[in-house]
Amino acid sequence: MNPEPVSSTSRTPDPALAELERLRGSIDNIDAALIHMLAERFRCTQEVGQLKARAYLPPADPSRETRQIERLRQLARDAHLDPDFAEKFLAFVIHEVIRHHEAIAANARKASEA
Ligand SMILES: C=C(O[C@@H]1C=C(C(=O)O)C=C[C@H]1O)C(=O)O
Repeated sequence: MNPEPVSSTSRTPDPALAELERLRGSIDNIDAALIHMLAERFRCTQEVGQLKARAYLPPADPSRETRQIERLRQLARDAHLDPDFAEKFLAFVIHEVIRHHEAIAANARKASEA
């Protein structure tokens, strides 16, 4: 048998539910901003990918990544955000960008062979 739930909305005071709704509204706005910022970042990185393919530059640039990680870790510390989380997030995004750059380069090679 399932135990009694620790809390249920029928016992939760209205002001707490109203505050939860207000905070969730802010979270939804922030999530929307994050998605728009990420889309803008990927638009830029797609252009970088095209430029690199045209100029025969490699998809990844580890020295640039090292500088970005240090910069982001400092920004995170200043903002009281866990720098390890900031680094993991950046690594996750950059990994995807490099995958796109590799695909762009492969397509460019195929097109030049055709
Ligand atoms: C966008 C670039 O390509 C790659 C992706 C990066 C990124 O997403 O910030 C950074 C370095 C590169 O590994 C770049 O070289 O600037």
